[in-house]
Amino acid sequence: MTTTTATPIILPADWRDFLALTKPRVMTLVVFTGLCGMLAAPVAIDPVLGFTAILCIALGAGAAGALNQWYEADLDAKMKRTARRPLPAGRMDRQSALHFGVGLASFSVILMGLAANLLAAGILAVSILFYVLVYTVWLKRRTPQNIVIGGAAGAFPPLIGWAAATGHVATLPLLLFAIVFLWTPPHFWALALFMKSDYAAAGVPMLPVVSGERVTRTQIGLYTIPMAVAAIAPWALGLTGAVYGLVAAIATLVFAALALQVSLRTTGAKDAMRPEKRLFAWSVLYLFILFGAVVIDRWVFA
Ligand code: HEM
Ligand SMILES: CC(C)=CCC/C(C)=C/CC/C(C)=C/COP(=O)(O)OP(=O)(O)O
Repeated sequence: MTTTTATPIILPADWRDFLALTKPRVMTLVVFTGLCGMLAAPVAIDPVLGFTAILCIALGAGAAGALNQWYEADLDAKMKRTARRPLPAGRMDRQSALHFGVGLASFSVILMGLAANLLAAGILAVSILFYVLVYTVWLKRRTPQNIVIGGAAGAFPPLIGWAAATGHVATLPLLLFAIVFLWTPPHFWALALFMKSDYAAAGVPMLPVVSGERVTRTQIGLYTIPMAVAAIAPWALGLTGAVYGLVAAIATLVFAALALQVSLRTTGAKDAMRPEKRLFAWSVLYLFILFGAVVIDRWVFA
């Protein structure tokens, strides 16, 4: 008797699949925070250089997304939200994703070094490596603290933007880093509460899966406190004007109210987790508003 081994058929990938590898929707906010970090710097940056630096952040972040999907195609195949991505859906082979990711990452870092400076290129390289090696390879499958530590990768872009414009780092971009860093746990855990079953099915140790809903809700509330302090700090320290202060205060109050509502609830199973979905949606809008306000404050009201 002969046995046949089924060979998976890989359909030819087209440009849309390569675009999907870069996680374009998430990366819009990554690029926006990088752009705002650059525009917040107290220097006049050459438009061509500025555009190139932002392009490098976009390409670097896209490369990180591709390498993340190259490494965790097995996990993505187990979750409803990610099963249709090019690798788990069989539209691309892993080798192509790896080559695309490594090529794009190298290109973005080298171009950043040539167009802007070594500091910006160095931080870009660190954020790509942090997301791929520290978050994806090391922490994601091991500990529910994965996104707290690994999430730092997504907080680097404002620093990169500022460094590209000025050649150094300063207190304001460090505070912008802190805002995104402290924002990441409430952002992600709000979503993890209503995606819990997906993560449980894939065996990813996200906080609601490992420690339960109660602990996750409390942690969302707790992280919102230092995040709010960091959001107000640029104004309180005189690094931005009153326009930023006012916008940040209002937007942060809304964030805190939604986070408090999520923290105080016992379970959301019956009502399709509406407050959790609201907090997640606001978390995305919140960073756009906050970072937009830094720039408007500097360029329109300074
Ligand atoms: C380790 C940290 C993070 C984790 C685990 C995480 C996870 C997620 C997940 C699972 C989604 C929903 C589905 C998706 O579009 O893939 C999402 C959405 C989103 N995330 Fe995050 N995120 C993190 C950090 C960040 C950072 C740093 C940013 C940008 C500064 C960001 C921006 C967004 C945006 C804009 C969306 C909405 C995308 C859409 O409209 O579909 N995330 N995040
Ligand atoms: C400049 C630069 C390199 C920036 C990196 C940007 C970055 C690290 C963003 C983090 C956001 C993100 C896509 C998290 C999803 O992680 P996941 O892998 O758990 O999500 P998934 O389940 O959708 O794959």
